[in-house]
Amino acid sequence: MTTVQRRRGVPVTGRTVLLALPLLGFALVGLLAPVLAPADPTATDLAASLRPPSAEHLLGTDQLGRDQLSRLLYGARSSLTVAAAVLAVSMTVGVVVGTVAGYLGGVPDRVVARLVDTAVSLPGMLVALAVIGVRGPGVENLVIALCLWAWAPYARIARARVAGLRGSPHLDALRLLGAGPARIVGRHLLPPALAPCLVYASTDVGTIVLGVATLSFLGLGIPPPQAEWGQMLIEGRPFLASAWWLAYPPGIAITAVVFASNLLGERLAVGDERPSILRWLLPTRRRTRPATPPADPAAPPDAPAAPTVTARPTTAALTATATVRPTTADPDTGHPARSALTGLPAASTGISSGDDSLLSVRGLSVAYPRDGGPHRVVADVSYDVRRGQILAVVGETGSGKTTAVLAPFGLLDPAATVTGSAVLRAGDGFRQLVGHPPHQRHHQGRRGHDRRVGVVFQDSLAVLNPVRTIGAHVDEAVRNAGRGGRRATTRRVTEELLRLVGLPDPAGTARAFPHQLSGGMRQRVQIAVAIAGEPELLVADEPTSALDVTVQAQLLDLLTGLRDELDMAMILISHDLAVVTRLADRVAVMYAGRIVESGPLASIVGNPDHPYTRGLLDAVPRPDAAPGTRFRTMPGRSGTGPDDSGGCAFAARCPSVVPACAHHQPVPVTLGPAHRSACSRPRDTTVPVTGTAAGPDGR
Ligand SMILES: Nc1ncnc2c1ncn2[C@@H]1O[C@H](COP(=O)(O)OP(=O)(O)OP(=O)(O)O)[C@@H](O)[C@H]1O
Repeated sequence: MTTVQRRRGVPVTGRTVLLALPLLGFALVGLLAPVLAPADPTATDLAASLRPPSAEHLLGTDQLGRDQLSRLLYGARSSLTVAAAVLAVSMTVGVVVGTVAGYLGGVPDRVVARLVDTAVSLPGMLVALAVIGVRGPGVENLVIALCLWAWAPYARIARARVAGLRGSPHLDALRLLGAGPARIVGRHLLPPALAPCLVYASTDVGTIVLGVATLSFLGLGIPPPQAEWGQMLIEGRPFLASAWWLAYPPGIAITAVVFASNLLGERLAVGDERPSILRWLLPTRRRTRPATPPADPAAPPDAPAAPTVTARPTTAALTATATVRPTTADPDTGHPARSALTGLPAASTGISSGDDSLLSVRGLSVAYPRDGGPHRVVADVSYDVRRGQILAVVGETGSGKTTAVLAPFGLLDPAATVTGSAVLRAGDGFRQLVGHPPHQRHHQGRRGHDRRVGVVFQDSLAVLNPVRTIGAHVDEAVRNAGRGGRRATTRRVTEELLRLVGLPDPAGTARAFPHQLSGGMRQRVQIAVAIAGEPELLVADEPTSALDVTVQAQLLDLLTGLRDELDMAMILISHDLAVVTRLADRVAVMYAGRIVESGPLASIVGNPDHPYTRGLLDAVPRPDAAPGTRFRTMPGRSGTGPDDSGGCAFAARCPSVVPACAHHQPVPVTLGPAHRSACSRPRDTTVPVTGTAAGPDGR
């Protein structure tokens, strides 16, 4: 497995630098005009009127005897000043408005979208003419007039970028880590929103310079006698035939800047060099890379660079650097935990104060709007997770595993309607997680469960911010967990966490960027981030699905080890029963949005009741099977939703189907200690083997 991959995107090539040179030259000339100009651009000398280019006046003089070269250089300064002011104001306003609207969604987003549409649809030059017509010419009014339409594209770009990120696992993970909206917007959404805006700005420079020249050409821009290219053009127009040096140089300068700006913008957009630009512009980004890329602890043993997993330090080592988290006080309020809770008495939660349930979910349903009405994708799901226990939620793709597990934590699309109850033990009391309005649900990560829950998602590349180092991610989690201090102290805890999850060379890994690590290493980083707050519950959503079996096994061992060392409970979402049997204590099997069977691992694997569970188990390839043995597959397609059938959703695929299955939703029955199954068939019948035997190629 590779440990270091190539950086994505096109590197800053010589061609890009070449394309940037004219614009840099324009900026430099504008800045240095007072030094470079041979004469005062406004000083008139009628005796030297309309002199052609000569050694004394390299670009000749105009009808008032003013040095044309000086006026050209000062013209660049005027255009640069206005362009810089317009870009600064419009980009700041546009990016902030677009980012906030994209993050908030709902009404603010719709209002901003309409404003942007209106601003973009108005002809910019007419707006500028109207503003200057009312307020009069002048640099200040010119800037205002241009900003009035220039902000809108930035807002549109930023809004689209942020709207795409709004529901991303990366933000979900941040919310769970306790990052507030201001931090999420400022630190995690503005930079990615700014990147495409910077690319757009490189094209916008040309548009603004052209706009300034056009307005000055019309006598509405920078007032004379200040030098400006558009004004030089209009002044030189009557002399086009007799004094070519008056109109051509400013005309060529305007064309060159517009052309260069368009070319550079095209290049940046196509080459996608946005991350590089951001790395140069944002001082918080560390560009240092580890001298030697960290080796992959999860690579197969025969890989040349594969080190063995480092010995795990004990939790004592971790907690030695950590601030002790109060278990009886609410971190937000400082009040005793119970007083900060919703006041639920223990009896009403389904958790008796004597038992060790950490999370108790009852009658949970989730619906999304579809065809004008709510469409349930999870129905009436109930499960418990006890301290130190690993609950595996299994089922085919689309069965509702992720939805049923993430719903209590407010990690679903805001369009989801969640009903039922999910009670999390918080200190000595309990906290109801369901029932918050959608806008609060998004901030539940901070207030709802106080960092007692960590989450590991399947797609580590989507979770980790590509322009931040691994160390920055873990540092932030450490600080959010209240375990940070001075920079060096925070980094020490970060490195300890990286070591705890089996990453060798923690200091080097902390300096690496996500794309420099292998998939297995990135999952370890996610686990480090998730356990930074010493959560009591870790939710792992298909944490090993994208990894090869060797790496998968190592990560599963890591999770089991962490559960033992940190005494965490865990919910493991997986479609792979082979994975589940490695580490689960209890299993809940989901089909079409419902739990069809649940119980201790030994009962589910040794004595499955539901034909669907039986089918899943039969489909697991056995390592001890003789070569050429055909394994079984389940016929038919996975169920679509809990309400799409009047009776049992599995009936159409079930080998034990009875007439009642078509009309009655099966009621769960208890079969043994904590073993329940929802199947309508008479229990005196044995479940026939589900499905058909298939060869390794599936036939
Ligand atoms: N934002 C959404 N809008 C509408 N429907 C959704 C949304 N998210 C999920 N669903 C639907 O909810 C159902 C359950 O999805 P979920 O992701 O929970 O299944 P899963 O068992 O975890 O599948 P997988 O293993 O593929 O992740 C699916 O039918 C899915 O299409």
